[in-house]
Order: sequence, then C-alpha cells, then structure tokens
Amino acid sequence: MGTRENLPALLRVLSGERLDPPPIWIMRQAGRYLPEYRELRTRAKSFLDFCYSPALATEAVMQPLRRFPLDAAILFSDILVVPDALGRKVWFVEGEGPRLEPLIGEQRWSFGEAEKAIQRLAPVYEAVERIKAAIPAGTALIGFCGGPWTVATYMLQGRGGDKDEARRAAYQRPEDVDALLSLLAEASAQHLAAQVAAGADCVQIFESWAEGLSQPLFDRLIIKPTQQLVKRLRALGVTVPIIGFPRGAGLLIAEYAQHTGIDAIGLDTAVPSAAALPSSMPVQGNLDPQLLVVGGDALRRGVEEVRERFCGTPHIFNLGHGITPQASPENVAELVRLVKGA
Ligand SMILES: Cc1c2[nH]c(c1CCC(=O)O)Cc1[nH]c(c(CCC(=O)O)c1C)Cc1[nH]c(c(CCC(=O)O)c1C)Cc1[nH]c(c(C)c1CCC(=O)O)C2
Repeated sequence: MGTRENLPALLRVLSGERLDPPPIWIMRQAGRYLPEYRELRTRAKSFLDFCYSPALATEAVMQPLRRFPLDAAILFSDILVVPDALGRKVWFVEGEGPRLEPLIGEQRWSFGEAEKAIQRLAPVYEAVERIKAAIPAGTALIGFCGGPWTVATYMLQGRGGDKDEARRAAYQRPEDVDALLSLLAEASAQHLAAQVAAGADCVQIFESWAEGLSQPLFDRLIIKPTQQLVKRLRALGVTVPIIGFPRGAGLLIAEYAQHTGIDAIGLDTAVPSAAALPSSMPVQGNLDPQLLVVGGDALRRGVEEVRERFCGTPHIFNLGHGITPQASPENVAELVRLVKGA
C-alpha cells in the first residue's frame, strides 16, 4: 500500500509520470451511445432528477466500466447543477439540450448564496461516496464542474448555440458579468471541494466554450475566474490534481496552462502538439470523437497519430471533446484495445 505502483495509472500520469500504454478514459463515457443508459434514463422523470438520484447516477457511472477496462470513472452529473443550486431554473429539452431562464433581459440579477447553494447539492456528494465504493481500486474517480465562463454563457443566454449574446453582455454589463463569474468561481470551488471530501481523486474543469474570445476577453472571462476558482479550492485545503479543459482556446491555450494554476490540461481535437505548453505538464486528449462513429482504419490511424503527438509527454488518452450519441460501443471497445495494445 502507498507505493507508486498501487496508485491508479491516471494519478501517476497526473503527478508527471509517463506511462506506456497511457491510461485512458472517455469524455462523457456514460451516456446515450449506450443502450443500457437509454434504458436507465427512462426511470427518472427529468434529467436533473436523474442527476440527483445517487442510485441512478452510480449505476450510470458503472455501465461503461462494465463494458470497457477504463482507467477512470467520472461522476455522473452535469455542469448546470450549479446554476440550478443557485436558484436559476434549469431544464433539458429532449433532443435539443439545456434551457435556463436567460439573465439577459433581466434588469437586476440576483442569485442564492454560494454556500447555501452547495448544501442543496448533497445528493451529488452522496453519489460520489457510492461511486467511490463501487468502482475497482485501480480506477481513479474524477469529480468535475463547468468553467465559470461556460456556465455563465448558459445562464446569460438560457441555452447553448453561438455565444454572441453572452459576449455582448460582457461588454455591455461588465460589472454584472464579472460579479457572476466571481460567484460561479466561488460556488464551483466549494462544489469541487465537497466532491473531493466525498472521495473524488482528482477534478476536471470543463471550459467547453473557451473559443472565439479576444485576448483581453480571454484574460477577463476565462483566466481570471479560473485563477480565482483554483486559488479558492487550494485555500479550502484541496490538494488533488486539477485538470483544465479550455476547449477551443487556440493559441491562448499556453496562457491558460501557465496562468490559471491547473496541474494538467485537456486538449481539444485541433491542438496539434504539446509544444506550446509547459514541458512537464501532463496532457489529456485528443482523438476526434467522430472516429468513434466511423471506426475501422480511420480509428486505428487516429489512435496512432495521437500516441505519436504526445509520446514525449505525460499523456492521458482521451477524446478531444465528448463522445456523441451516434458512436458505437464496439468502436469504443476497439479504441481501448488499440490504446492498451491488447
Ligand atoms: C457543456 C456541458 C454540459 N454538460 C457537460 C458539459 C461539458 C462537457 C462538454 O463540453 O461536453 C458535462 C457533463 N454532462 C454529463 C456528464 C457526465 C457523464 C459522463 O461524462 O460520463 C458530464 C461530465 C451528463 C449529461 N449531460 C446531458 C446528458 C444527456 C441528457 C440525457 O441523457 O437525457 C448527459 C448524459 C445533457 C447536457 N448537458 C449539457 C449539454 C450541452 C447537454 C445536452 C447535449 C448533450 O446531451 O450532450 C451541458
């Protein structure tokens, strides 16, 4: 016990080791591409009810682990439980995605207090405890939250899609938007700290909408709030590795890697190499998710390209974004075989 070899492979890479083959998990590995998830999903009235059921959330996490020898489990939840806990109404439209009552258009924005909000997420932390008890010992458990800007875009616009309205709000109501980002950084830090207290081995910040920002806006909307989140998480006594995933950051990814305080970085499919990153920083990614729809030779080539791209770096094999509902479980099984060389 306690020796390096007993540490899950994912945590070894996060502490800077290079492993061959690399550990692998799949972004959004529980979900609609699995028929057993689609069946399970019918047992809850709404998607948020599903997320707030520790039993259903635990079962959803276990489903991909039963099929594939993955090196990590990720909490089953959503980035939008934080706005829900802050008192903004959140619902999911079948086949379309999340909806919220948009802040844009409201004269005065008011939210619940972060600490009270996090107390409302007790079922999520209960799910973390159950998942931790259910997964095999060598499997690392990842907790997560959305990046402050990504969550703010949903709150501002009330939905996904292009982020034009959210960006306009950042110019037109700077004090309000900065206060919202600061609240989200605080609430997210508390949310992650509670997940770690319940058993998460590391955490990931999903900044899925880091794209399309000028450098000054990137600094203000992404770097600064993420710095606040990371600093606060450390001040709360949390020492586990933090993976940041600034999807679509482009050339600004180097700034994100250097200035936010994260320990490892998730790379989207378009990142060509680790050259722009601090040399010892563990990287995670970045296979094109569409290859899990396509399969065959294209998948095999894609896996080789990713392996080569990061062969000199501590690397966690993953996709460049979430797996899609069209992906086939057979292709996922083949991917894991290819990476593990079995
Ligand atoms: C942007 C974002 C969201 N949620 C998430 C992100 C960041 C990652 C990314 O960029 O893909 C993160 C997320 N959402 C979900 C998980 C846990 C599942 C897992 O990773 O194994 C995680 C880590 C479940 C989910 N979250 C959602 C589903 C599908 C809803 C259902 O099953 O009814 C699942 C399984 C709904 C959701 N939630 C969100 C969207 C845009 C949607 C609709 C589109 C979609 O389905 O992918 C917001």
